[in-house]
Amino acid sequence: MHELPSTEEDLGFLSELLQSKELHALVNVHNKIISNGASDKFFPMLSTSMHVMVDVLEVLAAKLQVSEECKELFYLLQKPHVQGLLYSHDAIAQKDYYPHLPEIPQEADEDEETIKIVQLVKSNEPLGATIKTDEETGKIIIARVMHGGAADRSGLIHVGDEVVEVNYINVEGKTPNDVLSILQNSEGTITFKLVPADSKMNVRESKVRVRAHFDYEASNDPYIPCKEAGLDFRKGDVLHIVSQDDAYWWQARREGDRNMRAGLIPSRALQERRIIHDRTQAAKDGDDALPVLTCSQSPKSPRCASKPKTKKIMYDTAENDDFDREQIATYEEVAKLYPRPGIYRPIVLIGAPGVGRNELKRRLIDTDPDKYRTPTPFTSRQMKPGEVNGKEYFFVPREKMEEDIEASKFIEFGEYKGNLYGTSADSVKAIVNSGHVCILNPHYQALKMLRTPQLKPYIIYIKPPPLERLKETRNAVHARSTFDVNNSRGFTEEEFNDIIKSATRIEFLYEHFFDEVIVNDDLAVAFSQLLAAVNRVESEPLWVPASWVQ
Ligand SMILES: Nc1ncnc2c1ncn2[C@@H]1O[C@H](COP(=O)(O)OP(=O)(O)OP(=O)(O)O)[C@@H](O)[C@H]1O
Repeated sequence: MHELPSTEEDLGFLSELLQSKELHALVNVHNKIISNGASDKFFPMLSTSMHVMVDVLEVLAAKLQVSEECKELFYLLQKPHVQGLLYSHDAIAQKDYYPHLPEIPQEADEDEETIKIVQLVKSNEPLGATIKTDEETGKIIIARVMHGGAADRSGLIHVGDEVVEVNYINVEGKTPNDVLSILQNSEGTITFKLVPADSKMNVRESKVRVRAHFDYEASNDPYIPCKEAGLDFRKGDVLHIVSQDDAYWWQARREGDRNMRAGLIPSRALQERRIIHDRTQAAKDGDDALPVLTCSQSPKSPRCASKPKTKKIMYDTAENDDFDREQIATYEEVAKLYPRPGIYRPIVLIGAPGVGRNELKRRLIDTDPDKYRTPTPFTSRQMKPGEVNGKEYFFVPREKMEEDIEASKFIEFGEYKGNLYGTSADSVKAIVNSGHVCILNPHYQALKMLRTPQLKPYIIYIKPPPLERLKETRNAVHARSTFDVNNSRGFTEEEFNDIIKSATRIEFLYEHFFDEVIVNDDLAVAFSQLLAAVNRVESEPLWVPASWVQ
């Protein structure tokens, strides 16, 4: 008796096959033919109709001028479906529909080393396998089989197989480079003689998708074992990781890429090591890769030393609170989040103070104030005459606000003229739960509190255009600097510079959190991009951190 398939994958395939409609239909057809044959009701007159057809075609070819009918029959008999019909007729007449199984070897010597001969036709496509010298035995073995490549698709070459011959040339004692040149010099069919690995690594294709947080170019990587096998990608690309068997080199495909062959990419562990190495090196060389803002450059407190009316945001009092400064962004596991009717993801506009987040938010809310809402901030200051609690602000005692800040109930908070101001996480949740689209433009350090599986925000980074364009566009419309509402006036040179510096810093620290980047150059263009993004979030499945979907 044959051994049953041992792997879960084989069993799964077999069970699926046995239950498939197609197989059942085939068995029915088979049974019908057998039972009809048994009743002798239908039987074929001959089993060589193909031969007869060829004979008829020969006769007709000589008589095409005789009549139109001859001509028509001549063409009809050459039609593929007519020939297919006759071919099937003959196959059935010859009872050629039983599967041909190979003979079971009676006396296979169990100790005898199994050798497999694999023939592959050489094409422009690479073989999709790498070889190496086994450290212990010195033999040439298959080191890696790229998922979806020619070797993988053949199903005959596996990791660990020992290469004995290539095109009948014994490779014993040869180096991988020698073998490579044999392969390069061969044409047509390539024949491998292989000793199969003891345990075939039947790796099931993984379903992991990651978003890359760095650019990768295999041709510039001195450490990749095989440059041709590398997969290039850009920051932000979503990659399908098909194998993580190797600690240093994963196999991946770019999501949505039609090319079925996977490529090598550095594993998370390897990439983290490289980044740490680069940073240590940069620190040794005295480079300061991280743009650090001094007090006067700091956004939100540009006039902290000289002016008394300072709007001081607490976050900036401790810049080393940047929670992910030490985090090394390599790959983030992602999954698709499908839009849920009536529950909208909050839209978070992040950017340098003054870049135009308020302007964009205001324009968006104006398009449909019933749909788009922004949370009412809290303050510890006294209510002024004419103000309504819950309209401009929620007015709460200072102690209560301090308590809530301590309990991390605020996504952002700050102090201005001795009073506290802040936005609570609960007010964001309340907007989401009431079926509205929550629009936020918090300080960038609030991302820490906002980017949670509960809120699932869509983060749009509002990027300033290059300095010259920034000045040109803002000056053209006499844009007002809103750093300090009481002293609203045109942007100063220093403030324009601060926007660019602050943007560089935000990008350095938080880029891996951005779902989208909109350059606020021409306001109308930036706004139409924002509208398109908001519509996309409502209607399309989008990639989010995998933990948000589980
Ligand atoms: N693309 C643009 N072209 C010209 N002016 C712009 C553009 N975008 C914004 N502005 C103007 O720039 C000024 C600052 O914008 P806005 O108040 O929206 O910035 P902000 O990022 O919200 O800053 P803050 O956090 O200080 O409030 C406003 O007067 C706004 O109208």
